[in-house]
Amino acid sequence: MTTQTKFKITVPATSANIGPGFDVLGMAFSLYLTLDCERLPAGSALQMSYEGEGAKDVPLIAEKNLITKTALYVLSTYGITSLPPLKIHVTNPIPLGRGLGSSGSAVVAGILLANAAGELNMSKDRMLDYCLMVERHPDNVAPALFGGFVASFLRELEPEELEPSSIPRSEPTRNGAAQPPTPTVDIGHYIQLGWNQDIKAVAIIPDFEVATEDARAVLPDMYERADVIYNLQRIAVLTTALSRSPVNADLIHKAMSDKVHQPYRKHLIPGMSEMLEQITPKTVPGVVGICLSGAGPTILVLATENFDQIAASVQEIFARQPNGGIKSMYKVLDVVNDGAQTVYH
Ligand SMILES: Nc1ncnc2c1ncn2[C@@H]1O[C@H](COP(=O)(O)OP(=O)(O)OP(=O)(O)O)[C@@H](O)[C@H]1O
Ligand SMILES: N[C@@H](CCO)C(=O)O
Repeated sequence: MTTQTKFKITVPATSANIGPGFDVLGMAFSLYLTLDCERLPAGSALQMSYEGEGAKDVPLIAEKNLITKTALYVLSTYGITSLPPLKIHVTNPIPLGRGLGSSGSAVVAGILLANAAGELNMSKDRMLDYCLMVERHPDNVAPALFGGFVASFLRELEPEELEPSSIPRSEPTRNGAAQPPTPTVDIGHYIQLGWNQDIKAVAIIPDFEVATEDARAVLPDMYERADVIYNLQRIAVLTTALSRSPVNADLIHKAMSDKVHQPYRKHLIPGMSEMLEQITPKTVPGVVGICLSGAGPTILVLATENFDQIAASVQEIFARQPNGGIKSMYKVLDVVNDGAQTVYH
């Protein structure tokens, strides 16, 4: 087989949860993290450059950057202790720490990078196992890998399988450390759900970050039975309602209500409660449903028309929050059926 000199990796942004589907549902958007890669002669040093969101803060050292350290982790499980000589240019339009799956897309990109650079010939199902060693919730990485509107779960893991969760955060090739654990197979399971393409996503992205880790720390360890049933009932209805034509906005809006994560996160996102109460199919034409995107702080409105006015109504609530208000921007996105790809040229 001839090794291709250049390849491009493309990974969509995602939104997770979609209301009641905490750690279960996610969708891929028409907004892409890309890696333009070129093999360099043997003995060359890695050359990495980066433009777009996070350009000022994201480290470009292979062992520190989430994309390359994920790639290093995967390669190390195949006995390869460094990245082959490469020039990598990252273009990232996905805002970091805002609930649009930036870390999930970076992890998926790292796994595709290892696969291409190391010629590992991994299947996407196997890649999902690796993703889940790095990011334990599947709801961003599954749609980023496979595309579309996706439901996913992990099989229950043994304590020794849970242990390696810190691997990509550490530096697996440093100090001649022991061979890091290879994920066991079939950790992740998923299914692509139907999606009515008349429904677009309006992502209103405020000008502050909420780290997923912090937004998970505010959640309770135990839930009331009534709250669990509330979410189970809605998620079952929602997954089918989003595939049906014509769009039943009233049903979808009600089915996007949640009692498992949003109520506990509302203090992290000023104005969110008001948005969820006031922006409905009845008050703003075109609205189909509204929720927190991932762990926030982005607000996701599903809509069929009137996207600018819908965004303006969310932005107006952000703008009148105390202490000078919160600036925000918005993007109108399609739900895309293609997931992460590597194109060789
Ligand atoms: N393209 C990237 N390159 C390197 N590191 C990245 C990249 N994108 C994200 N990260 C890392 O992931 C962190 C953000 O992850 P976090 O899980 O907090 O938020 P998110 O993934 O954007 O949101 P959510 O998981 O709620 O959708 C960043 O601070 C950065 O460390
Ligand atoms: N399901 C995860 C998604 C974060 O990206 C959460 O809400 O914490």
